[in-house]
Amino acid sequence: MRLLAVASEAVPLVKTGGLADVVGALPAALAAQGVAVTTLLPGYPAVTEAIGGAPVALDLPDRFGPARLRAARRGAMDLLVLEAPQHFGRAGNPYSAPGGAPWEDNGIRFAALGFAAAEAAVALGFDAVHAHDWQAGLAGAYLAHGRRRVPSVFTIHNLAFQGQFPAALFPALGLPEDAFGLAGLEYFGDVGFLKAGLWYADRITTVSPTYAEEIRTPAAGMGLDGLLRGRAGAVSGILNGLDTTEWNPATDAALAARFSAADPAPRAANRAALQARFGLAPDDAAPLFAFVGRLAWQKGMDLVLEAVPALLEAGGQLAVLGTGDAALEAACRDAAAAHRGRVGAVIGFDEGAARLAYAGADSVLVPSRFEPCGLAQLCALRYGAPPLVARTGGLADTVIDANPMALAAGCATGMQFPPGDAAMLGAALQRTAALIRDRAGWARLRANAMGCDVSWDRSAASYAALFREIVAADA
Ligand SMILES: Nc1ncnc2c1ncn2[C@@H]1O[C@H](COP(=O)(O)OP(=O)(O)O[C@H]2O[C@H](CO)[C@@H](O)[C@H](O)[C@H]2O)[C@@H](O)[C@H]1O
Repeated sequence: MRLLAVASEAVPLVKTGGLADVVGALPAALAAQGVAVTTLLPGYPAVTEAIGGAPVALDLPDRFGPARLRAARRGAMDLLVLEAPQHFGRAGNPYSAPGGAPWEDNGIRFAALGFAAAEAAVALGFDAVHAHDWQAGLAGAYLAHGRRRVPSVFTIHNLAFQGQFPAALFPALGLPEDAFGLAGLEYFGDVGFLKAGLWYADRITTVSPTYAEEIRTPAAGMGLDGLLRGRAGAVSGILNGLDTTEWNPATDAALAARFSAADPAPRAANRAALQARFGLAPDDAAPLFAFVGRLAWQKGMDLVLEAVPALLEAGGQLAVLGTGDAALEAACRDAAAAHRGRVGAVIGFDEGAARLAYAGADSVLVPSRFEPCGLAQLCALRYGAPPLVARTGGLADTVIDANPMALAAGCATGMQFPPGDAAMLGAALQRTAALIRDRAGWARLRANAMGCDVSWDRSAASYAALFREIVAADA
């Protein structure tokens, strides 16, 4: 089966978050299941430079200005790159200008991506399309109103990012007038890219079973729960995995020392390197916590800052790596200044520092208010830092809390606390610090964490089965 994946980012070419990890890892995982994936990406400068003068696979109709698709191969990934310099040939990140403000023409830019996906799927004879997040949301709309039916799956990585644009955008999209309605792109009077993705796809997936249930409730549905309940039969949750070759503490060149479940001792060198990198005191005994993630309301870093007194009372240290909300960035810097040697903050996006955090911390904090799946906790399990997570979404599905029964049964892999509650996070930090100080008990927890299967194997089989189902239903 030939599948066209379409997304706005993918490792190793362009990454702002977990979407890129998933889109980058799925092709190799699906190849093992007999699904040949080609990934369509926008031609940002980093992408077009990486593929150089690759051959042109398709000249596109001029709907959004001159555009063509170049075909290239990068590692295990077959690529189609949308070369449209007027939309993508700019400095900054995929979604925003260097100052951080979203590009004003994001609606047109990502409409062009969806349009290119539909054109490519038909012209190049793909069996199915896999669209990721709102940026790929119009692929299904262009397919539905196009020349040939191609079945599609839409995957929600984060319901919070909806791609909502003024209704004035609609005429520029070149879709039939009746597509602007409840049965189409219309979303609270605006144009909704995510809404369109959910409306037109044959199947909707999200990245964990628990999040698949949560998004069908008003509390977590972010305005789309009604639509998702209406399409409940088409919605399922497939857990994310990690590329376990890319994320392997036994071979990771970014670490100060490599280690494995069988030989975790070299972790101590990573701990020392992490403390040095984040300006923490070289203390061998302090329970060392790390946070890696976007500094956004979703991720709950504000809760950690509230819980700092509890963490310090337990004798802990905290390393924070993140970028995002300016007020949160400042608050992290302030906490580091106020508690020199105990709290350290690196503000920025730094892959090497992230890997060091997973490899050197005792425990990685993932205190999200909601979390579709989460990759930080999977990295933490793989790198032997039993994660302390909020009991929500994919975090609830991937971490077994070290409660007395789980400890007695020998199956605990981390700690959980109720989402959004700073006092409970404080209590959980103190419980975790006590567990860390029990060296033999913690070594067992670490071994359990490192023994978890965080690979793509099971989930790739689930995706492959879903793609086969929609292609068969269409035959
Ligand atoms: N400052 C920094 N420096 C270096 N690396 C950093 C970093 N900040 C974050 N990262 C890295 O970016 C990735 C973040 O992935 P997540 O899945 O945790 O969150 P994100 O919210 O971006 O993804 C959304 O999509 C993914 C994929 O489906 C879902 O798992 C998730 O729940 C959903 O919110 C991790 O690989 C992490 O190490």
